[in-house]
Amino acid sequence: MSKKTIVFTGGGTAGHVTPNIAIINELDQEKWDIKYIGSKQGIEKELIEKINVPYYGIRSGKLRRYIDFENLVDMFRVVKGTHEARRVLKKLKPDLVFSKGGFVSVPVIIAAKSLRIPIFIHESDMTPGLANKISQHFSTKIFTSFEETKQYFPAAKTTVIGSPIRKGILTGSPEEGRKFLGFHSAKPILTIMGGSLGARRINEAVRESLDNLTKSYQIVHLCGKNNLDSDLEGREGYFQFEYVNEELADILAATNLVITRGGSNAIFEFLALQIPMIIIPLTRKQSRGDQILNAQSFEEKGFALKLEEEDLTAESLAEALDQVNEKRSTYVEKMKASGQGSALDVLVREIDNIQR
Ligand SMILES: CC(=O)N[C@H]1[C@@H](OP(=O)(O)OP(=O)(O)OC[C@H]2O[C@@H](n3ccc(=O)[nH]c3=O)[C@H](O)[C@@H]2O)O[C@H](CO)[C@@H](O)[C@@H]1O
Repeated sequence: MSKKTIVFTGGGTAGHVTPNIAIINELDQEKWDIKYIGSKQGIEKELIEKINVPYYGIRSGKLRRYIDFENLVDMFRVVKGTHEARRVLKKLKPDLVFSKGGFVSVPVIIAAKSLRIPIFIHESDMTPGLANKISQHFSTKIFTSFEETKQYFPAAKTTVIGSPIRKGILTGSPEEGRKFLGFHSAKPILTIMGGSLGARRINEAVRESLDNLTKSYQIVHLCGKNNLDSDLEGREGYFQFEYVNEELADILAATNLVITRGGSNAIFEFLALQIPMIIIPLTRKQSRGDQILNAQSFEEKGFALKLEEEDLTAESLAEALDQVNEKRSTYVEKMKASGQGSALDVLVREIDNIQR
């Protein structure tokens, strides 16, 4: 049997890449030739090259909602990127293009459509990002993480499946996690994840409260690139990293509580691991507000407590931690009952069934 070819795309932040990696790891390599198209220097390049999938870099512009000179330059880059993507796709002749969204995916989708290649897209957030808003018109099938997202896409080709979580993240060992961190089991572990790029305001609030927080917790702080604080190196009960890869599963297995941004992948991972969470979403000033809606949805379902960044102080953070700790078992029960977990298998099945 000859192999089929699949091209993945998506990038800009890790949130548009880690679900693709989850799927890639589950596909049967005997059946599929796997390739990736991303931007020339986005985070996706590093993450995909690490797993040894052939990577093709194209030009990609930021998609802005307003018109200005930069926007025109970006439009030019999207057109250029589309030409580049078309050239790669013509050579690879894939049976399917799978997109996780992000700016770079738009030229790839347009090029794939022009070559009549079937396209699947997955939307992780409650409301679609601009890339997927555009891509929906060209796609064959659309999958979503949130039930609430269905309404934004054509019903006939949309299926709610949840979030395709990397299997490896679910099988960490708490002992290994503690060993790696040099932490013990007598005090709970609080992990802080500021999204794949870090979160300055959360980093500040945590560091301001460190004396207080380390009284009750051992702290793992995933603070994002260039955000390490050298003054805090070697501090007892506090461990900071820019970004962790393989070790994350063990760290999360050892974690009792998280403080997180409202990025969809991260919060669905914590849900699957049933770790109670405080979500501090990106504000409307810094984003389109998607994380606020993600956080609201999780709070309504009883999976998380939402704390708005505008209300974030050392005191409100301590209060939020107390509240979640007090109702810990209720959060865990709700998460247990949510029945998340099959999205990855659904996607692998749908991909395997594609016919050209
Ligand atoms: C700033 C921005 O645009 N954020 C968006 C981006 O988030 P962002 O890329 O920050 O993403 P997510 O929280 O969705 O995903 C982050 C991923 O990186 C992993 N991770 C993180 C830190 C670390 O040290 N190691 C590690 O492996 C997490 O486990 C997770 O799988 O995409 C998400 C999904 O569309 C959106 O919901 C977010 O609004």
